[in-house]
Amino acid sequence: MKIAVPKEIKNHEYRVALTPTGARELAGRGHQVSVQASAGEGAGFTDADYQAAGAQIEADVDTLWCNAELILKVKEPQPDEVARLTPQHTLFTYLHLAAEEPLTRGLMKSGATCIAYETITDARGGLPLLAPMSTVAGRMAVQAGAHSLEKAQGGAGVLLPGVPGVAPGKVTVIGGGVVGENAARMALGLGAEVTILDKSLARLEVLDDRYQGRIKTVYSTADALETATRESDMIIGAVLVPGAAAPKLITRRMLADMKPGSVLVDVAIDQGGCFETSKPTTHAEPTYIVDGIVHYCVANMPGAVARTSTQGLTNATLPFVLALADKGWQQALRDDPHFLPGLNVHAGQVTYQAVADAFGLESSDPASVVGG
Ligand SMILES: NC(=O)C1=CN([C@@H]2O[C@H](COP(=O)(O)OP(=O)(O)OC[C@H]3O[C@@H](n4cnc5c(N)ncnc54)[C@H](O)[C@@H]3O)[C@@H](O)[C@H]2O)C=CC1
Ligand SMILES: CC(=O)C(=O)O
Ligand SMILES: [Mg+2]
Repeated sequence: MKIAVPKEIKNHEYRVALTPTGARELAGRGHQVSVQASAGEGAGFTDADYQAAGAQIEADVDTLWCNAELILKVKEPQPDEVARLTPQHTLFTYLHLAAEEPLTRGLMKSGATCIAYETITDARGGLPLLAPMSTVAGRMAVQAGAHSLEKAQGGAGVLLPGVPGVAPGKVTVIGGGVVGENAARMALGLGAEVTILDKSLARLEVLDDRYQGRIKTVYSTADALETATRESDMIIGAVLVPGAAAPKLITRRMLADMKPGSVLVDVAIDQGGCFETSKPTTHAEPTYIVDGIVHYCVANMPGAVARTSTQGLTNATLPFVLALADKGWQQALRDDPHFLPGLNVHAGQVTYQAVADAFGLESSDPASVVGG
């Protein structure tokens, strides 16, 4: 199969979808791998590394896309990339479509087959291609929030661990999944007072057992959210309803109850965000202030630690990439019921129910699309 790896073009996105190690696996199975010149540079991989692994380097982006059957990316396609997609292409990347109607319609119009990392499942009910980047983003969320609490960033001037004689800061994490647990662990490690809210009692049980009271667990209700807004120095939004737009859990009205200079870190921004006042930001300008509250809403947080993130992401994606390359997308999805929900768009049709619901579109059943 002809496989292309473009250089990512989203603001400050330095990850790459395939490492030289992955290129070697693909080339060794007889696939033709083309990597855009300097695509791996931000993650520490040179063109020569890819060539040594059996890939060819393509300097011309038009040629790269025109010759490809399978396109491997990290971030959702940007408008210039959507314009390059045709029915010949299978695109494998993060998509987060429920947060972005123009992108959804653009992919439908392209006729391409679009498979999302974030809706692939596993036998334990997890999201194995989201989890490594959720781990990174959860761990970064506390770093980003702690920096935002500094006065120079518009924050309240609170040091999360406090000092002897001064109480630590309070961090509330909404959503105790992969992002939430990793954020809570970092906040705990820094010495903050940490609370996790979740709608899933089963998940709260796991967290309670794991942290033995060092992290408080609270069932998420309107009351609990109001208490969190009144008391917290930092709130981290980490909820997910897979494939769907995030619920808005903190409204603009509730910001008035927060302490001035408190910080909201909306990690769920890639699914539209879980705070009413959230809008996507970039690493170039990560924060903004609404009603005295600092908002950090970067939609590609792991891009900032591209070396670690690229390795973590590609460890998880490579087996799926190999299946797509070896079998073609239809057979690969037919053979694996956990890969099948990755299919979001094919030949103009949305094939993921929550995305179709977000925009009032008809959805096609992915199982009938792949046949069998
Ligand atoms: N901004 C960024 O750079 C990145 C963002 N993310 C995003 O972070 C979000 C969280 O991802 P994961 O932790 O992997 O998901 P997850 O599925 O592991 O955890 C989500 C948790 O939210 C809980 N939840 C759902 N609705 C809730 C509600 N109304 N109230 C309280 N809890 C609720 C669920 O019970 C679950 O425990 C996703 O939107 C993901 O795409 C992930 C990586 C990078
Ligand atoms: C999950 C995601 O959107 C990211 O890693 O950028
Ligand atoms: Mg994202």
